[in-house]
Formats: sequence, C-alpha cells, structure tokens
Amino acid sequence: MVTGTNETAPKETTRGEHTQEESEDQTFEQLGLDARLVRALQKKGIEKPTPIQHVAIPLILEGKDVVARAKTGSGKTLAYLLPLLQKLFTSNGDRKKLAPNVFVLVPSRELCQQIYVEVKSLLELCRVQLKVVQLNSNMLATDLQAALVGPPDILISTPACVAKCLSNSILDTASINGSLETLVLDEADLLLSYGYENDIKALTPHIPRSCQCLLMSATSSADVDKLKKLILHNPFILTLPEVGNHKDEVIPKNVQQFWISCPANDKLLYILAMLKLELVQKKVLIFTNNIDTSFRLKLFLEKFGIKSAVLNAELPQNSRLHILEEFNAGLFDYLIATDISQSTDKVEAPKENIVGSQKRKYKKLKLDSEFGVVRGIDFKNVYTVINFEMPRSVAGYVHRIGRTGRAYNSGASISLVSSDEMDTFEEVQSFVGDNENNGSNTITEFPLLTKNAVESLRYRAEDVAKSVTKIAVRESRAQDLRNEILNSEKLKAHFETNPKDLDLLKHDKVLSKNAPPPHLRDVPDYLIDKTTKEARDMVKLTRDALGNNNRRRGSKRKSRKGGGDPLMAISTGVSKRPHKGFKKDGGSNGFKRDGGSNGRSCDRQKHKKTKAF
Ligand SMILES: Nc1ncnc2c1ncn2[C@@H]1O[C@H](COP(=O)(O)OP(=O)(O)OP(=O)(O)O)[C@@H](O)[C@H]1O
Repeated sequence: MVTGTNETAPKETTRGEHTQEESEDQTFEQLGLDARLVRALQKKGIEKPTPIQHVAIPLILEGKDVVARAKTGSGKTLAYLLPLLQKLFTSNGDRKKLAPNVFVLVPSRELCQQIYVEVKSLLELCRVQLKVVQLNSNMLATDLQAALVGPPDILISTPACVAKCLSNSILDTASINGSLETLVLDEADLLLSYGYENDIKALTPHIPRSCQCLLMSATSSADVDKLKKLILHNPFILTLPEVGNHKDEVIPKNVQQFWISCPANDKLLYILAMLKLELVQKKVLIFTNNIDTSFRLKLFLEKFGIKSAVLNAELPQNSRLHILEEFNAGLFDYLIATDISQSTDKVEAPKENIVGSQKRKYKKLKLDSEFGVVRGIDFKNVYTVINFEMPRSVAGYVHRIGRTGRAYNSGASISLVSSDEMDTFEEVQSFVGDNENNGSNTITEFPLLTKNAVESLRYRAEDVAKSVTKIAVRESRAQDLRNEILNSEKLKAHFETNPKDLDLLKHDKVLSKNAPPPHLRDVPDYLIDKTTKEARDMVKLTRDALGNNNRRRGSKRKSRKGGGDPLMAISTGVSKRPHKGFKKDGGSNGFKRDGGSNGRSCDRQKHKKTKAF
C-alpha cells in the first residue's frame, strides 16, 4: 500500500498484511534483480530477501528517492547496493563519466571499508568490472587525485573527505553536477551527530536534481529528518510493520536477552564462569565502558587460557580494520570492544579528523561517540553479546545487542548488572518490553549459571584478579598500542602488496608478561556441578551440530534460525530431564531459577512469566 503524494506529505509505503505475505514469498529474481546479482547472492548463501529488501529494492530500481528505516542487522546495505549496482550494470555505456556516478557516504572509515569489501565481492562474483574507490581524510591530496582518476563508478567515503576533495578542487563541482546519479547516506542517524553537517552542506548545492537519493538508518531522529529535508526530493518513506519508533520495532526479535545480577567486584568471576564453563555460544562480543576495563578483562581471561582481542577507538585505524577482519573471519572467538570514550581515554570521537567549524560539534561528538567503534559494523557470526558493563543509555543497549541476531540469524545477549547499574537496567528493561503480554522482547535472568558454578571458581578468580593490577593494565594497554602502531605504520605498505600476509598478524596475542599458569587453563571436573555439566554439554552439542565451532575464512554462513538456536536446544533438551537447580516454568519450555540457584533475585522478575527460549 502506497499513500501520500508530494514533498510536504512524503510517500509512506506501508505493507498491509496481504501485501506482506505476498512479498515475503518473493525471491530476489521476482523483485526484478539481475540474474548475475541473484547468482552472486546465492554464492554468498543469501537466498531470500529480508523485509526491508523486499520493499526497498523495487522502489530503488524504479529510481525513487527512498528513506529506509529498519532495525539493526536487517540487511539495509544490500537493500541499496543491489539495485544501485544493477542500475550501473545496465547503464554502463550511456553514463556521463566526469565524476563518480554514485556516492556512498557513511560516518566512519570502518563502514567505508565494510561497504567497499561488500561491493568488490559482489562485482567479483558477478564478473562485472566497475571502478570502486574508498577515500579517507588521511590520504594525501595526490593520492586522492590519483584515486579519482578515471573517474570511478562508485565512490565510498565519509562526508568529510568529499568536502576536502571539493575544497581542494580534487572533485570538480560541475562534473559532480553532470555525473552524479545516485547518492546514498548510510547510517544517516549518525552523519550529523558525528559532525558531518557542514561537509554534507558543502556537497548539497552540487547534487543534480535528477540524482536519486537514498537515506538508510536504524533509528529515526531529528537528525534524520533534517538530512531528509536537506537532500531528498519527495521521498518514499519505508514504514514496514516491523520498523519504526516503537520499542518492539527496534529490538531484533531473534535476540534472546538475559541478565545476571551480580556485585561489580564479582563481574570478572561471573564472566569467567560463563566462558570457562562454556555456557555461552561463540563467537562472543563483550562490551566494556572504558579501555582500562577491557585490558583488565583481557589480562584476567588470558590467565585462564582464554584468548581475546580488544577493540577501541584508541587503536590505529589499520589495526581496527584488521581486528574486525580477523574476528569476522573466525580467527578468534572473543572480542572485547569499548564503545564509550571517556575523558580519561585519549580518543574522544570516532570521526577521522575534526577541523575548522566542525570543532563546534566536538562536544556533541563526545556524547555520540558511544557508538563510534561498533555502530553499523557487521560483526559476522556473533552469537553472544555480553554487556560486562551496562551501556549508559537505552540507545547504546539497542545498538550493542544489534551486533548479534543479524539478518536471519539468532543470538543472545547477557548483561551483567551491578547494583549501581540498576537504574539504567530498569530503564532498558522498561524500554524493551516490561509487560507480561509481550513475550518476544523481555530480559530474563540467565538460567544456565548456578551459584555452585560461580562459587567453584571464586577462589581462583579472586586470586588471579588480584594479580591484574592497575599498573599491569596500564602497561599492557601501552604495549598493545605501541605494537599496533608499529604494525600499522611499518606493515601498511607491505600488506598493500601482500594482503595474504595479514593473516600472520594476530590480534589476540597474550599480553601478560608471564605465561598463563597451566593449572588455570582447565577447570577440574570435581569443581563443576552436575547442572553446569549438563548445560555445558548441551551448548557444546548444539555448537557441534551447527558446525559453528571453528568458523574460518571462507566458511559458509549457516542460518541459526529456530531449531538452530543453542539456547532453544538446551531448554528442550534439559526439559526432558529436570535437574536440581532448574525447574520448569509452568507450561512454557523455559526455565527459571529456583531457590537452589545462586540466590540472585529481582522481585519484579519473580512475578513475571519467564520467557521461553
Ligand atoms: N537477505 C539476506 N539473507 C541473509 N543474510 C542477509 C541478507 N541480507 C543481508 N544479510 C546479511 O545480514 C547481515 C547484516 O546486514 P547489514 O549490515 O546490511 O545490516 P544493517 O541493517 O545495515 O544493520 P546496522 O543498522 O546494524 O548497520 C550482513 O552480514 C549481511 O550479509
């Protein structure tokens, strides 16, 4: 159903139920996609369009301006890339090529790289030759000039870099006016808050009236509206039933949300128990609120033989990109990301460079830097997101847990909540759906960790935690930074010519000066209670059945929808053999803790029906 007609009353595309059923059966081919692109998607293991793709692809192919709001991980990137490439495939001969035909503008260099890789891989699979370049503001004017010779068909950049090219006459405004056919503003809700408003305004007068403009965003905000007014002409605003402002509409339903109440001092112990006893499914993305905490956690875990890498805004850009690449390729299972920059941390903002009038935005930028390292990043095959510390806002929570349960995959999030984080947690909880009728989006207590399991590791955990001193943390952080800067600078040139050698550069290296003591590597059998063993075995069985134990580069994505959900399997499996520590919850197939658990409780929770998972 399409309503609305003009600029002041933009076209709202809402899918009625009937239309939805019809379109959900449609294949990419039926949406009008080129056979080469359909084949390329098949080779990537992508078979059916996501809801946003169902609606956006035909509209974009028709040449309409589109504003698409869809929740995290819903496939917005392909929703615009596929039709955009198809248009380039079919119009190859007739295009004016004085400047790039397509601009894709995104808020961070990580996103530039992510989209660049996606476009290149689609082109390779389609065997179509188009010139694609990504620019960044650190490039010298001569390099920018060289990159734009041709000119390229597709330019992927941050707005700041395009503005730099305009002000240095590297990009000619008349040429843009003559050639630009499609402009995409991706992660539009971030572009203004990251301080790119003036950069976008510098480009706006040169966008030809005929240019198709697409604006993609995970949330709606005043900034998105501002951009819409600035750039788009009479756009179609996609409002799917599952997309919008309402809380149920921004949290992916395929992410099961759990929480654990624990004292702040015990957080290391709790996360150790979850990871060491293998009660969570890999890969695991762990969030902390500051960089020191991430190093403390890394050093602590590595004493127990659990290797992890850290990701934060302090690291050089090349390292960050490479860490993401390795994690996505499955070279390590645990990534500790810090997505909040603090005054004590050196890097305040994700934006690549802040100059001139943009400095005015710096204050705002600090506030928004919460999402700097991870917003919009497609972490591949992350099953579990752990909030080691609660994010500072509901929006932070939504974007963190949106790193799992992407597209048709399922996932889980577990928040460790201390008493001083309870206010934020309650805010989040009431946002995601704090009522009994809303079975799909509630945060329930994590049922697999018993008090016994936690206590069995207490002595070792506390002993090791004491050894991870502030000085050790500071030294490791400085050492890691030194290593990464060295790698980044020295090896950049080498890697450009020998990309395969990137594999040799490992980011989950042990940072402790002393090797982890062998006796801490394994948890002796006598320390693990029966309940925990059963839960662990079930997680392992499910993992093996899914074949996602050791995903490596090139391994095909597997859908974990429905029956592939390890927690689902646990609940079904264990329900047949009830055991001490868990009891069946009414008629549901979920479990809740009984009195024999670790005693964590929340009165509000007690009265609530535990979510079936
Ligand atoms: N039709 C599909 N079927 C299966 N997987 C898909 C499909 N479309 C996209 N994907 C995959 O889903 C993942 C998430 O897609 P994408 O990054 O485009 O999400 P997004 O909506 O941009 O999320 P965010 O708002 O967090 O940036 C990617 O790994 C992508 O390859």
